[in-house]
Amino acid sequence: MVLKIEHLTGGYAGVPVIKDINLTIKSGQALGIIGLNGAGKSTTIKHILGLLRPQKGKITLNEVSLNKQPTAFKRQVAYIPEVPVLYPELTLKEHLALIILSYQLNEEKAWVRAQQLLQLFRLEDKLDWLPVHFSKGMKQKVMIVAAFLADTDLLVIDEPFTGLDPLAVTNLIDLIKEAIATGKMVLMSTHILADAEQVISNYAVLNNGAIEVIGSISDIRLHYGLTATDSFDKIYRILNQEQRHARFS
Ligand SMILES: Nc1ncnc2c1ncn2[C@@H]1O[C@H](COP(=O)(O)OP(=O)(O)OP(=O)(O)O)[C@@H](O)[C@H]1O
Repeated sequence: MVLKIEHLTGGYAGVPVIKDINLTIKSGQALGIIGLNGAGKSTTIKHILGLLRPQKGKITLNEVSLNKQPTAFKRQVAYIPEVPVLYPELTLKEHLALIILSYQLNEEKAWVRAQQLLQLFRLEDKLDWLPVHFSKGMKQKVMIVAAFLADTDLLVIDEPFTGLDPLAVTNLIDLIKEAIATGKMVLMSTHILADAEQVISNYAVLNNGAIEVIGSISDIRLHYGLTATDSFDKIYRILNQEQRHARFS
């Protein structure tokens, strides 16, 4: 299994936002995308999900091209968005049934898995609830349950930790660890590095739409000259200084 992004340049309505992005994620690997607000993390994710059309470059998953075989590509990708997207008229059970149908899962096995996931996130007695009855965190948990139920080769997660209670964060981290251990690929955008560090060891730092550095936590610490006592978060201050310097020079 492999996700390859090659020379991806893209953005919105002809305005380039991300420039010449190259990255590869192999089976059992997780990559974090980090960077300041507006760096291009969500835009990169939207391209990988096929929601935006690239101006240049290509994206393939297990050699299936997003451009040439979008349906086959998308069937191998599950997405946990930053803001939950639910159908107001569908119950939790109907949302899960939709996942089972659209990802062509074995129904019997999928409902067993759904029960496990629902119990983990304390949603097992809410199958008949409509989204209007869910709190913000509960909606997020529904998106997590749906994504892990889909059991795809690639899991794309956009800023997952905000709004979840600490128990749910731990459960999500455990599920991501389990996915990686079973050979899945994970791409996660996040600002909460302390949580991300528990599960992700490789990062791409986006700055102004381009990858500034990609590698292990120690590669990145070295790149930004962090000392042993500096927290990983310090790179945000350095990126901010770089941008200020670029603006005023
Ligand atoms: N729908 C849109 N139309 C036009 N420009 C957009 C749109 N969405 C985002 N942008 C621009 O694209 C750039 C990158 O935005 P993006 O949302 O990818 O950043 P991000 O790294 O995900 O930021 P954040 O950490 O705030 O979520 C920004 O300059 C933003 O203004």
